[in-house]
Amino acid sequence: MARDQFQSPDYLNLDELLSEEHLMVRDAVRNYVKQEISPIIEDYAQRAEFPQQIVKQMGELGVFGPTVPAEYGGGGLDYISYGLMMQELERGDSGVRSTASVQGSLVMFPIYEFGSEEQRRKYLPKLASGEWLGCFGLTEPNHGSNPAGMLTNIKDAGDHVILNGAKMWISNAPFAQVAVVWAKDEEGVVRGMILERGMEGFTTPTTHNKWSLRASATGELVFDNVKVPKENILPNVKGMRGPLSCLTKARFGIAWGTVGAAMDCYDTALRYSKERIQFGRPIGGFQLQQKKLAEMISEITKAQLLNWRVAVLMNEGKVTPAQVSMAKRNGCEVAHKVARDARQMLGGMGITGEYPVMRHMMNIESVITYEGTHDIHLLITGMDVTGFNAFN
Ligand SMILES: Cc1cc2nc3c(=O)[nH]c(=O)nc-3n(C[C@H](O)[C@H](O)[C@H](O)COP(=O)(O)OP(=O)(O)OC[C@H]3O[C@@H](n4cnc5c(N)ncnc54)[C@H](O)[C@@H]3O)c2cc1C
Repeated sequence: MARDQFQSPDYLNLDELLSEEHLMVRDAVRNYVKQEISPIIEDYAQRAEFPQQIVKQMGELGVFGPTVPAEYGGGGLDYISYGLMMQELERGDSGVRSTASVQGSLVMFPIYEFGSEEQRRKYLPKLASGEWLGCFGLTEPNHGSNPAGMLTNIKDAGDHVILNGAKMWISNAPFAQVAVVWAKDEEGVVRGMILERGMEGFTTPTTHNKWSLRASATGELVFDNVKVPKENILPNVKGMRGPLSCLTKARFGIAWGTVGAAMDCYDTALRYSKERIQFGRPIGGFQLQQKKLAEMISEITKAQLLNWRVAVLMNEGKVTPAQVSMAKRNGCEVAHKVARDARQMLGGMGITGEYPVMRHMMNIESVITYEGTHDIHLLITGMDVTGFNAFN
């Protein structure tokens, strides 16, 4: 891939809304992406390989669980910092941001929020440092958009429970040491539990042949009479509130991340439009190309503002899951459109790995699907404004 020349678009001087600390955090992750991710990521994506070395690097950088208190190894930062980190990571690659989102929002958050003090102390510092990688098992082969229908179940067996079932499409699964898994008990109540690699009957086969998120490892979680000690069950949550509150945190990160991917596509297309000559002049001088660029920067700017506002509400503890759904859906929509237009602006070069655009474009197909599909988030907004449930 050509040298990373990224220059961040900030059309409305939104940096003025950020504190010194926010800017420091943002720039540290931006520099990390330039130095460690951009030079390698295209190659890993082409080979459909997960760059395992980034787990330790990201732990050292502090992007795992940045909002978790420092005494558990987290960063103790606010949600604007968290959002900026996700924006910069996904500017590099959606798979890299996914690794961080899963670790922070879907594994560390539930252990911190719903775990016992022993569970917090045992798992959080190792997850924060990147010594351990985690994954989050909610989706099943026959229950994606409707996870409450899950079949994975536990049966009481004295000092432990017996876990049976299977999860599908699980990010980080093939390399994870730890899995936060959601299953129904004998009363049909959803419970969260922490599994460790090596437990008998627990396997994590890899999912192959993806055309999207190729630098992120995806797999299944298969449970065949796994004995899970009761001390591994998250004691402080019952029901779908557990997994759904994790998803709100992760979706917030996706809202910011997707805008990062859009920013990279826009920046690449803008530079290309000034350098590429056709009919004796830069293609950026043609109205059709300007229309694309003008629409891209308008949408990116609106999305940056929306994300910032949602982060402020999150810091104040006032955000609703439906507001986060709107931001997730909007970020995906913007990135989807910007990536496609940018790809066209690059002509034939747009389909190669010389530029990051096609990789982003393909990645967004996963991002627009996971953590609630585009349709599902639209239905959440629809239900929020009308009061009518159109899901079933
Ligand atoms: C690369 C990748 C990584 C992932 N990582 C994880 C992970 O780490 N952990 C995890 O638990 N899951 C993960 N997922 C799973 C992801 O969250 C699901 O794929 C997603 O929720 C959709 O479920 P599904 O694929 O079963 O699609 P389905 O639910 O079968 O949906 C199929 C289509 O039907 C539509 N649809 C469904 N219900 C309705 C309705 N009521 N009204 C209108 N339309 C509807 C959907 O919008 C979609 O277009 C990942 C997925 C991918 C692709």
